[in-house]
Amino acid sequence: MVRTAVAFSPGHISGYFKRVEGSGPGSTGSVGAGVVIDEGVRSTVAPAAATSVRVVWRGRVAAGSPPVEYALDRLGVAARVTTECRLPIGAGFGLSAAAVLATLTAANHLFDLGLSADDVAARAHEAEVVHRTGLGDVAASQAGGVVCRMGPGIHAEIIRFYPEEPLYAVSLGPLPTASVLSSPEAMARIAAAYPDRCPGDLTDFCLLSRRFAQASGLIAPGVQRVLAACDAAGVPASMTMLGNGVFACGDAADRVLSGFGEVERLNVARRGAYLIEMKP
Ligand SMILES: Nc1ncnc2c1ncn2[C@@H]1O[C@H](COP(=O)(O)OP(=O)(O)O)[C@@H](O)[C@H]1O
Ligand SMILES: CC(C)(COP(=O)(O)O)[C@@H](O)C(=O)O
Repeated sequence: MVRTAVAFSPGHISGYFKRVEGSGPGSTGSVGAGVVIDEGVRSTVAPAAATSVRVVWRGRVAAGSPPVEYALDRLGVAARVTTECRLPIGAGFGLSAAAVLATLTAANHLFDLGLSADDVAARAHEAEVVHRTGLGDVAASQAGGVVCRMGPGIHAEIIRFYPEEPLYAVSLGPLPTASVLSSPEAMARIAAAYPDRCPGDLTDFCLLSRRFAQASGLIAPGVQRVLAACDAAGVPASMTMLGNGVFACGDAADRVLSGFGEVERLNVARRGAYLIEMKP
């Protein structure tokens, strides 16, 4: 039987953020607030002569993941990787970061690399920044909670709190993160819209995120229609950064969002990436 390691990393919905430019990938990232969610990516890793990644989403299989391949290459290992997730990819659920974190967590055990959790996160963060697939998702998904990141990178001061209430989300489709992060105009509007404080609770997080989304100019018409329905029902809601989707909180959120697609009920994660099992 081939030796395999399986690990999981939670995803992360970013509500508001601002890019912070450092001297290299380690000190480059974002400040902002988001929610680490109990849904994410499960990665199964086995040794191989050359690296290959299979991405499985609800039974459909795609090949390749540049940030995951990059992170393994930098470690000097080659592996056959299968990532599996239920949430849609590219829709603002931080799944690129979760895929890299889960894969490196599994690879660390599989190849006895002796990396600390910080080493794993630092390498995952570098892969994200280099590929423009995320800025703050790895820092967030190192642990659980509603997070407020006060600096860039994985060693920044991060405030976390753990509400019991769920968050609801609906996805209207992908929005490639790299396309937004590569646009100087979008980054300038985002910086100007940034609310310079941390949320006090989940409702406050939704309200601050909404103010940011509106001022950032990132909201597409489809997302705006969902937000208008949430407004009419008094449901605090905003856009999943960076995806064509909406998250909302409160008891009526599920009902309002169900008019626009399949509603995801997401709990606030209690922990970050972890090893599930080693076989044999
Ligand atoms: N589940 C996954 N498994 C492997 N790679 C992934 C996964 N999700 C995202 N990625 C990688 O990240 C890219 C998309 O990045 P991004 O738009 O930031 O997605 P997200 O918003 O889900 O984090 C994909 O093209 C792929 O290379
Ligand atoms: C918003 C984003 C830059 C991207 O998030 P995603 O599209 O989920 O990869 C995130 O990493 C952040 O810094 O807050």
